[in-house]
Amino acid sequence: MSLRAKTCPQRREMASATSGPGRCVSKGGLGRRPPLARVRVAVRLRPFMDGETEAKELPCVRAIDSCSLEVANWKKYQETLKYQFDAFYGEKSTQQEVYVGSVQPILRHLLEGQNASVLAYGPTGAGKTHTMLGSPEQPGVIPRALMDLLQLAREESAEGRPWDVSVAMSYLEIYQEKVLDLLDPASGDLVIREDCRGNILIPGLTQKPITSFSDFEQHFLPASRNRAVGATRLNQRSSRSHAVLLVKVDQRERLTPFRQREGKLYLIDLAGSEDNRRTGNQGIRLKESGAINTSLFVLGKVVDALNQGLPRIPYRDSKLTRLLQDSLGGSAHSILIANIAPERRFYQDTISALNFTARSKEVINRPFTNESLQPHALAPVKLSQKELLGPSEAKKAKGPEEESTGSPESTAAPASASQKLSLLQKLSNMDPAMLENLLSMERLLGSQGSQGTPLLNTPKRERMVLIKTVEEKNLEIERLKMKQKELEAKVLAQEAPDPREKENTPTILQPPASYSGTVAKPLKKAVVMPLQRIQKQRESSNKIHLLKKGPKRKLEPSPESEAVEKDEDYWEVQISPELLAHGRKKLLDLLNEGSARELRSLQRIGQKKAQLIVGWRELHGPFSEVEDLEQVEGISGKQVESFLKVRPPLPFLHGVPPSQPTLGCYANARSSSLQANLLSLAASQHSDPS
Ligand SMILES: Nc1ncnc2c1ncn2[C@@H]1O[C@H](COP(=O)(O)OP(=O)(O)OP(=O)(O)O)[C@@H](O)[C@H]1O
Repeated sequence: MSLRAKTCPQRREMASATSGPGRCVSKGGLGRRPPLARVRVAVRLRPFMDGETEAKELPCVRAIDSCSLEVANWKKYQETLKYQFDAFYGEKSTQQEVYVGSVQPILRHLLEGQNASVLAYGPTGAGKTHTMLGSPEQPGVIPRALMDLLQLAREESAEGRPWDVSVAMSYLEIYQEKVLDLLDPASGDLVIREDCRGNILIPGLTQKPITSFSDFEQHFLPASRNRAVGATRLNQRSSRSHAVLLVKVDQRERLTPFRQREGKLYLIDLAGSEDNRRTGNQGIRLKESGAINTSLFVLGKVVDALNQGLPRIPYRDSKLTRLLQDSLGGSAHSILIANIAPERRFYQDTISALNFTARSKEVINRPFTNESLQPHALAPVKLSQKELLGPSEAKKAKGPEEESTGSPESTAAPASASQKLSLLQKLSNMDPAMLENLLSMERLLGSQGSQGTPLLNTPKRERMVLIKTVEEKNLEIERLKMKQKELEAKVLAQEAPDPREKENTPTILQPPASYSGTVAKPLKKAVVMPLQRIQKQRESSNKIHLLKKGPKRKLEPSPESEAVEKDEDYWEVQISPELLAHGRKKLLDLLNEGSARELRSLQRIGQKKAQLIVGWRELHGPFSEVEDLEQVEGISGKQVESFLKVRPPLPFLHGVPPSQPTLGCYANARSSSLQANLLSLAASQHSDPS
């Protein structure tokens, strides 16, 4: 028997429509909630199966339009029961119409790494197997979908395309609450499990890779013969089990960031609900029927629980519903095709199938993209035997020929085997955070379209060179850090006061030896520059005198070069009038001649005020004294006062950067910003070699 579909004109359009760059990619597990997707429902009415009945009775179902139908209400003859679905396929509908209208559109989601399910539901003998499988003349959903998927996979995998797509199939049946592998009937009852992301798995289920439709037929046809089928009064070849064909579409990205996606397609031909008064079932058939009806009853309960938003959905109450957990209220794009029959004797079954289908259309799924990084991008590097051996052993292990010629790898990569080993071990032992960073970089590079050498999944030699470079950079950083520490220590040592000087000139850096107190934070490097400037100033001029004033918290460098803070007498700056006058003159010069930028070096003068000063100067000519600042438009008397009276903080005690006028720290409560400015100017003049 061949299942080959004759033609499928829409296939080309669908293939190209799904292979474009605008493919939707929703991310699963990244915090964003996947969009909702309602379970789609379609109803298919099969024709009368024999002319005799057709001649005798009218069909109990009638189409209203392509989405609605009505059923005679036999309780009230004047009334009909109306139903609306996503699609209604009448008795004249073809396999092609059903497939193209309801199944083909969801196939594209598989190439987005999402799951999809097609379920044929309905009473026994209503046409489920015909819809799903069909016949060689009228192939159904399964052969058509497989043909299209394989075609899509081929197109997506074509050279130059970013993804490599592979397809594999599994085939199972649920017979009397047992999960049986139709590709390996000897394997017995299999267990259904759920992974951490809620995906349903069947460990041990045979999976056959398929690259062509004949591959599929080769596995599928003999497996179908393993399926439990039996004759009942209503169907000569009645399915006694639920048959599930699982098609996995696996995609692997060829370039960075080497993602992989997995989409699963469930094609399910459910066993039909059976009224055993009509089927005439006895013995084993009755038992089968009991199991079928029970699982379909649980299926109804699952749908009801989902519709009512109940906290517990009874998926686990049957193997069927456990398997369908993905498809109903789960992560799949699902389509339910209810098959119904026109004969009166099916009336009750038709009504209950339609009611179940109507309830199912309220079920909401949340399909998401099953995407992860390929294992080889994450897995620890496996070492070859040669790499595991030391250099001498590796040499011994080499054949004489190989030794003399050398492999291309050995000539191109001069690193020794032991070096390789340590580098490779580094990668396998890499800190997960570091690995994650590398992978993020990969993703970033990938998202920016970089085609450059990937960090991971490069050929081994390149990878080792990359790792080595990273290691060398890290070592370099460590070396620089050490050097910086040494330099800082040297600078601090240079600044340690000369003992001779200590006797003559007390300074804040060198308070009386009797000072002791609590340990404060060590001086930060930011204070180095201003202190140097002060020392120079002190050496070159004796115009600043420190006077003992009163108790004050002070810092003292301890022998362990830690600053010691203590309440003690403090020292106040007394500036010689000569230096003050000099500074005042310099400040005035700056106010009169300095650019806005230079003016901003003064305390309390920002960009805006500096510009106002320049503007005032251009309008009124030079300032005659510093206090004239008050006349500058926009600078209030209060601001000038605060400019003159502001008490500078003690910044250097807390590591304020040298750009701050840290000379202000020498001024006491009485000293003003003006003094600070004056000191700063005076100091800069003294420290300036020119
Ligand atoms: N749309 C259709 N056009 C033509 N024949 C059909 C159609 N639907 C079903 N049939 C025929 O009706 C018979 C019963 O159909 P089928 O075996 O598919 O029913 P079923 O729902 O799978 O039954 P069961 O649940 O017992 O397995 C078959 O001979 C099938 O070929």
